[in-house]
Amino acid sequence: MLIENFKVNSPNVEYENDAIRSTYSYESTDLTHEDDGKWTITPTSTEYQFRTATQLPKLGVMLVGWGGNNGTTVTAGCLANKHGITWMTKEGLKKPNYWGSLTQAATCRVGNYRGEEAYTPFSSLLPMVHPNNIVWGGWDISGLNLADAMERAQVLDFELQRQLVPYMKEMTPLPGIYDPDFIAANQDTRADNVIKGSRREQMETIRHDIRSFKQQHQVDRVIVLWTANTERYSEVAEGLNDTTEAFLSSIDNDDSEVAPSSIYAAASILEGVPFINGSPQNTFVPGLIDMAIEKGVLIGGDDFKSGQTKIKSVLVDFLVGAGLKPTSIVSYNHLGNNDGMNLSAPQTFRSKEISKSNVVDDMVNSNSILYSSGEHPDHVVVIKYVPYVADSKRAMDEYTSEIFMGGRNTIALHNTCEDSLLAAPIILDLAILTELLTRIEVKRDDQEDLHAMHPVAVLLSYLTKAPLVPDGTPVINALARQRAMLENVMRACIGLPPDNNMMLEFKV
Ligand SMILES: NC(=O)c1ccc[n+]([C@@H]2O[C@H](COP(=O)([O-])OP(=O)(O)OC[C@H]3O[C@@H](n4cnc5c(N)ncnc54)[C@H](O)[C@@H]3O)[C@@H](O)[C@H]2O)c1
Ligand SMILES: O=P([O-])([O-])O[C@@H]1[C@@H](O)[C@H](O)[C@@H](O)[C@H](O)[C@@H]1O
Repeated sequence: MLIENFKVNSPNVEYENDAIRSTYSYESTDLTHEDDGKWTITPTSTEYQFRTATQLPKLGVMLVGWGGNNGTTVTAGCLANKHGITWMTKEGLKKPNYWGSLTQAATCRVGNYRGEEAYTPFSSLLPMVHPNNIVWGGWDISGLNLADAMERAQVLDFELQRQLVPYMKEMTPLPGIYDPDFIAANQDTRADNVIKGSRREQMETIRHDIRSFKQQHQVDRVIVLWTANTERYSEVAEGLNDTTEAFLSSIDNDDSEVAPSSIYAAASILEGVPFINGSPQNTFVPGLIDMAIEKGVLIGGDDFKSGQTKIKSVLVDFLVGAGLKPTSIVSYNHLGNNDGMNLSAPQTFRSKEISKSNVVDDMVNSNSILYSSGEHPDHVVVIKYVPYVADSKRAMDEYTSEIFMGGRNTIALHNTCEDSLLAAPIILDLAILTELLTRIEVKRDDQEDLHAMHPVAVLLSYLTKAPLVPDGTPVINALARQRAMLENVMRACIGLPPDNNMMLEFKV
């Protein structure tokens, strides 16, 4: 059964006019290692206070790469849902939906009612912005209006596109920051809508654009999200970008090693606007992370986790968790969209190869019975550009594992990922959850005042291939753990414990 409206009945939860307050006992463990090699595990309980402001803002989302396949698809999808646009296909009438979005189409268990399992929509856990109400905007180095860009993307059925043209033809991306040194040379023909000037002038232009967008659309909050092309990695060096001062000095010196994505991010942070990186490049150089922390501005990333990697973060977790030993993982895919064309350059492919390869590290490191120190599966990532398949990416994977008594198991997968139809809901969730996180304050029982969570938004990990985490925080890639982390923090905000799956009431 689905429960959509509920209140939590607990002395630890208080519903105020403009906020929900909760007191939460965080159960964990403390490990001690004695000289004689013995370990002691001590259960701990720490009290936290949460406060979630419940007043929803009018939210504006500015996409970098708005005219791309993902940008046009997420905009079109929200317009179709908002205006109830249906369309006829050979399989019959299609209706708009938000499937693939955790916040809009997923549920979580809240208990059992008279023997029936009860679930609630993710979006019912805490007040969050509805995607129909998001105001979209952004930048693109291609000046095509959103209707023409949607046609160029070749993602959505024509009957749907035709009805969306009136809503999208007046939407025109703002000029973007173009630096051919950071993306594939084949993108040059697209770059007809660019901001001229130095890096400092470009950053100030982006800052002005954010302020103008906010004013023009009368939005209360803005989030900037990168869904532009994958850049090559930036060099990280002392005096270049290792501190906030060095990074800002490099911008003032117009240093060629400062990437466009880092300039957009810096402009957003300086405007107090969260910046989310949907691509794999190292936008967040150390100096930029420090700046976000100093200013308390939320940042998150990297690289949407949409298809092949999402499956990998489930399958390897299952295998290792079942005591089976993956020894060879080969992930091949081909795609024919502009992202694929951009990734055909070695330097941009390398950024993607890194984010797609590191995703199994935490699962392998979780089981030293199977893997000795430093041992890991062979892991190969291949991406090929095949124009004919367009956005309908084909992923082919082979997982070979060692099993009982010298046996071998091989799993072969073919996965037609439809890149943008899987990425668009992830963009929605990143924007909606980012906005929600900015309304949550927390304090531990030994702290004086409520404060925002750490600006590096680890809670967005479920949505990214290479989760950006604060120094010292373990990187978790196992999808189930990432989802549980997000769900359980949201449950704590309304005083609900994690769903422990014990179901003792049916065993005793
Ligand atoms: N399933 C997915 O689609 C998926 C999953 C993970 C990551 N990504 C990443 O998302 C990004 C977008 O994917 P896509 O399929 O929409 O690609 P796309 O090429 O269709 O769109 C990217 C857009 O960004 C624009 N652009 C490039 N550099 C820019 C800049 N500096 N400023 C402003 N605009 C710029 C391009 O003109 C283009 O319109 C890529 O980096 C891709 O690797 C996509
Ligand atoms: O998320 P995922 O499906 O593992 O990874 C995808 C890659 O396989 C694909 O080549 C690329 O075009 C997408 O941007 C995305 O990164």
